[in-house]
Amino acid sequence: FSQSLLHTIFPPELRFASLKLLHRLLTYFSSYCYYDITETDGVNTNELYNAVQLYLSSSASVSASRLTLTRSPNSSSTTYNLSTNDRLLDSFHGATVEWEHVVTQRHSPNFSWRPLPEEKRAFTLRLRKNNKHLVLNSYLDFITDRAADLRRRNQDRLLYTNSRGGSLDSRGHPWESVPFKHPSTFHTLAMDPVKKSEIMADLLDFANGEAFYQKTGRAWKRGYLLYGPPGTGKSSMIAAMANFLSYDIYDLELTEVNTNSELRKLLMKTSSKSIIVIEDIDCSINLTNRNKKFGGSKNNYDAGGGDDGANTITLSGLLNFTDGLWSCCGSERIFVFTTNHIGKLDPALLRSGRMDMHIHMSYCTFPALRILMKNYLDLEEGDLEGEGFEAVIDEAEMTPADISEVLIRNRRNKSRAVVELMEALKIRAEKSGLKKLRIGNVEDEEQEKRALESPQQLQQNCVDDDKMHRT
Ligand SMILES: Nc1ncnc2c1ncn2[C@@H]1O[C@H](COP(=O)(O)OP(=O)(O)OP(=O)(O)O)[C@@H](O)[C@H]1O
Repeated sequence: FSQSLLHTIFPPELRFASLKLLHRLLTYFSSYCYYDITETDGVNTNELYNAVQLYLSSSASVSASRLTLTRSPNSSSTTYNLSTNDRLLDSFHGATVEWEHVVTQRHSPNFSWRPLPEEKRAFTLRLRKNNKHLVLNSYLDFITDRAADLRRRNQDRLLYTNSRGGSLDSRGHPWESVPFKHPSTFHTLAMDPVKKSEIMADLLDFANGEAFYQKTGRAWKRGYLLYGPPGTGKSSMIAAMANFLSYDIYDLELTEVNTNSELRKLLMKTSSKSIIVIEDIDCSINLTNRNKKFGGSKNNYDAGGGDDGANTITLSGLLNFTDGLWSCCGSERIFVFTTNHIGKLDPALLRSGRMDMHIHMSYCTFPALRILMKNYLDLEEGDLEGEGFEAVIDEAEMTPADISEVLIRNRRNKSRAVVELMEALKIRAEKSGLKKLRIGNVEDEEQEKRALESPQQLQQNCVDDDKMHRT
């Protein structure tokens, strides 16, 4: 009787309406607001859902007590996911927010042309109402950026090279790519630790410097010139840079590029967060044997190949590529040029502002040798004391590549490696000592010859020298 009375007084419609009202009142007076981010918007996948999932799965932000761990095939990293209906707290700009992973079974029949998943998934974000405007938009932007960054880091990076003769691939792309898996890092790179830290700091400043470049009105790019003898680690340095910043590499083969406009097109097809490399720039095109064109505009140089007309890349084209208007299409790009002979490069390429940092990759020094010994033989700093390496290493002028060869050969026998390396260093030191002595002797002989010449002859020589100098 009371039930039917209740039904009469409070019909289901009225009950539903009052419940709704109650819920609204509670929400109105509650100090929190809630946002649901569903996996799909009915048809399409919701990118924000994926971004939140990736963001919450990054180990740094995880503080939940229960997580689902997954690892995909061929992957070396574990992914942490929030378990079903579990929550975790995160903070942003001093405000604390709570995430809940809500999974419910789908009961409605699946009439869609595309089969829908069995479960409905969503993330619910709970935050204080007074933080709503402070946090919401910038927090979601932050999550999207962070997820993009994580996605890039988890993905294989790519090594691109320009196709032969400027041909395009099936997608109309002028670059061909392969996964980039070079193991060189700043940790394994043998060079002066102070110089190494300077380069790493410079790279980090660049990568985190968007606001700075924006503020100063500069294009967000940076140029490095690596120079030094073969085998001193220029390519290893480029790989270490790419691994450090998680950037892709575009290895530009200049000899395959025919015109400046082709060069520009290649540049336009590079992505941001990448390193564009031109190795052995002095061998790629003849930049020194140039003729001035167009009546002396200092940028208009025919850079090599001008005589036979086969290669029409000019120095100005190359400079435009690195610091002209075209270089600014896209952002966050690093240009690296390498050369074994810095003296052969045109001063225009070396002028300040063109290449922001000149990095000398030198013959192996004692601090660099310590790193190689640690990497190859697990020998610590103290193990090398008293062996006499410090006294010969600079004189020997041996490259890290040569030293690595000796160490690899003897890596199973540490003491033999040390003895053999010492012998090799001594032989090289002796040779380079003799070479220097010979050069010194030739110079002395010339001086002696000059001293024996008559005053008239000397005067004539000076005139000749002067003429030659003027020419
Ligand atoms: N500074 C270094 N630190 C660690 N390993 C090095 C270094 N330099 C050379 N090596 C070793 O020698 C090999 C050759 O070095 P790399 O190709 O980087 O030299 P490079 O200066 O680029 O030579 P090239 O001018 O001939 O291209 C590398 O695979 C690496 O194992």
